[in-house]
Amino acid sequence: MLTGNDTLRLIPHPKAVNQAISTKNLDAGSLILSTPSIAAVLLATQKSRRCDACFRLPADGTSLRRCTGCGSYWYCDVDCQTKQWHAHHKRICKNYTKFTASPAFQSLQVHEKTDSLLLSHLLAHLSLLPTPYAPEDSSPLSILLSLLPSPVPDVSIPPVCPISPAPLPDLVRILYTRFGNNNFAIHSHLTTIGHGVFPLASRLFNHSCVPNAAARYSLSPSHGVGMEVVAIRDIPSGEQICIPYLDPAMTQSRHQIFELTYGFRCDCSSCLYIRSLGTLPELPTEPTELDDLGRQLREFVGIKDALLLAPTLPTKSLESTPSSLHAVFHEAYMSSLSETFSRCSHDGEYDIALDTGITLLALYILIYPSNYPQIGMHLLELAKTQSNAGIVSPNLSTAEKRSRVREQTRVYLSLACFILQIYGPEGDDVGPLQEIKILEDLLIEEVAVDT
Ligand SMILES: C[S@@+](CC[C@H](N)C(=O)[O-])C[C@H]1O[C@@H](n2cnc3c(N)ncnc32)[C@H](O)[C@@H]1O
Repeated sequence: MLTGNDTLRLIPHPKAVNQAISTKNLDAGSLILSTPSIAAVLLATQKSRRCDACFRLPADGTSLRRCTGCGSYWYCDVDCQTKQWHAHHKRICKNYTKFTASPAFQSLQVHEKTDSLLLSHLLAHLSLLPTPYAPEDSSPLSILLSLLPSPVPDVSIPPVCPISPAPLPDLVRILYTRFGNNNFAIHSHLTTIGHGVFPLASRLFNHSCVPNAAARYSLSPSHGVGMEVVAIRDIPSGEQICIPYLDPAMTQSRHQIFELTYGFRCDCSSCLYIRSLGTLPELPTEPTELDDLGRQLREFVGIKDALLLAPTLPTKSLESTPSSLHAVFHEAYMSSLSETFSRCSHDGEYDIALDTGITLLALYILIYPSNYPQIGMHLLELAKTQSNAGIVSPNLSTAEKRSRVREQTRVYLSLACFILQIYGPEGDDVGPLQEIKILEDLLIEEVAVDT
């Protein structure tokens, strides 16, 4: 069976060839699919910081071992190195340094270099099959060849590392034309660290800007880089399972990217609604008017005070947004809130940070589907900011005031924990769920000191 599990069924889709349908009721947090990458590459910024095979950071007190052949690949240990050697590196090692120093490679843009190396890994892997470049029927590699190609008719193919036996140029083209609209950004704690090819996930999951599932990544010394697709809300039997190809917060730019890079028009409820608004009203430029917009947004979403948020976050349908708030759908509005929140949290301007952070939370609740992992990460940041604000505030002279700050922090933490537990652990070992535990323990210690 194509999916390898009994949770999904593949049926025709009117526009996207196939769609994956759930075969049973799935609870939020259910694992829908676990699938290994057939090729993956670290971003240049992560090179030599992480293992090239499993993408993990070195354990505390250890360092990565470097390939003595090319000097450009790093591994946790002999196991990771041996696996990578047999997966593709033995076909690349000898030529890698010369290739990456060549003018053809050096003249590429950063993202093209990533594609060039990922394509080289994939071709090297194919060259090592029992019959080179001839994958077995229904293997992940053959699924890859049958995926929908890029909508761009004459994609320019990046140069690839010389491999012997050499692939036919046609095969290189067929593979590369599957990259743009099928490959995935691999992340750890929601931060991109590499790119990978996961043909089964590409075959199964279409896109929605209000997805019912999301991809997370597992980095394992024994299994390398894997993708896990999890339900982010309860999914009834028979519903299509969709993941986001782009951040749903890209309210304006996503339409063009879908058209140009993926070759489709997204008709999810969010896109239909945002398109129906036409040209958005201008964002105010005066700080007082912007503050007013934020206040109105918080009121509309139902967030006035952190303490009133518990035990669950409010939900608000995008379609019920009054026209006086349509300007909040400018991407620039979310970027500016995020930037102010991060800067003021970092610089210790906690009043502004918390005020902006709550407005940003209201915007996230409006734009993202319930339990979207980015909402959980933001709640954790709000908890840290609230806790830091409590530590330095000169007004917290009384136990009562300190207790209120702790209570607010606790509310953010419990909401963050609820959402991030649904998404589950991702990437590197010590992540947001561990941070939540540490902060909760600190709050318990503070209570003990105060009483
Ligand atoms: C990763 S593939 C999805 C796999 C596809 N269902 C299949 O059976 O091969 C991505 C391509 O599927 C199509 N697609 C995905 N989501 C879509 C959607 N919501 N509406 C229309 N087409 C979609 C687009 O052509 C896109 O380039």
